[in-house]
Amino acid sequence: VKEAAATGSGTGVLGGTKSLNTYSSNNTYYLYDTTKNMSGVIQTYDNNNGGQWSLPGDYVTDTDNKFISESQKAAVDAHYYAGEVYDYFYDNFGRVSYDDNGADITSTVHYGSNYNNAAWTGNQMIYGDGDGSQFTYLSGADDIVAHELTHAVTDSSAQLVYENQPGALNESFSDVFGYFVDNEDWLMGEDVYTPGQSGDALRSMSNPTQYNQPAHMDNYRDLPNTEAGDWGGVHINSGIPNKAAYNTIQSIGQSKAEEIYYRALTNYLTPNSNFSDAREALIQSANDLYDSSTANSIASAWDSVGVN
Ligand SMILES: CCCCC[C@H](S)C(=O)N[C@@H](Cc1ccccc1)C(=O)N[C@@H](C)C(=O)O
Ligand SMILES: [Ca+2]
Ligand SMILES: [Ca+2]
Ligand SMILES: [Zn+2]
Repeated sequence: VKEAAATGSGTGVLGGTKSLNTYSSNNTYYLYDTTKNMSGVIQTYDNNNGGQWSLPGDYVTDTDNKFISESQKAAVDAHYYAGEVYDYFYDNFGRVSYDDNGADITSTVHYGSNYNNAAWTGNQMIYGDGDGSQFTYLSGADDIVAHELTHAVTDSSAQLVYENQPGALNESFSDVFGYFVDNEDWLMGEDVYTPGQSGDALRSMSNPTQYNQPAHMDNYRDLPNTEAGDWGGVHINSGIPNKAAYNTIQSIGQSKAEEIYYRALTNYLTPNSNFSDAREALIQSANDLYDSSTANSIASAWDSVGVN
């Protein structure tokens, strides 16, 4: 059997061409990346909008190593951006995959039907196609891929419970690393959100209220801890820690902020940490890594959103 790592190319959701780490076996190419220095691989599957919503679905294959068909676009970006996020955590923090132990990174695209969401299932990433109006293929946004893979990092470290303040922190840390990886804007999901409307996004970290999120504790939304209540508003109240992160990055810069956020997430936060605990953990991390003036900048970033 002839098998080997290969380099292919593909067309992404927004039409750009990307180089892909693929694998060839018996004259078939797979979205299967063995190039990362870890025991695991990065592998991307297609659920073909299967009614059974079974996971992981089918391998994404091609006969000429050029993944350029419409049905392959979502997989091209899921695969490419997963590699980008792996590299981000390895290059910046030396983290070997999301568990720091070389776990496989598995993604499935075309999940469900008209599914306006993406998620980390606890074992893998899943991406809906969107309904074409609220979203197009969600893997087409690097900040969404980073958001989902950061949930895996969180689940392997702080294990923040996905409800109320710990859940809003869980969501916020995923948005913050989505910002660090995307690095172009303070918006979340803009690349695939409302394809028929330019300039908008699902969330804004610099101006949460623009998309109906609170930006201060005075406006914390006490929602029920139910699915209908977004588990206590984890996607709504995340506006408060997101705004604190924006304030922090504006005052101390991205490179110090990302080291501090990574240390807080992987060293100090615990399942039931609340906003005030996060403020404390970030201040402690700043003192560990830098100096008191950096720590003071973080303290005031949180004070200004009403968390002390
Ligand atoms: C199983 C359902 C709940 C999973 C929620 C996932 S982790 C999530 O938060 N998904 C992101 C996707 C995203 C990320 C960044 C930018 C745009 C969209 C999310 O925010 N989902 C929103 C739509 C939500 O679930 O309310
Ligand atoms: Ca963005
Ligand atoms: Ca839009
Ligand atoms: Zn999330």
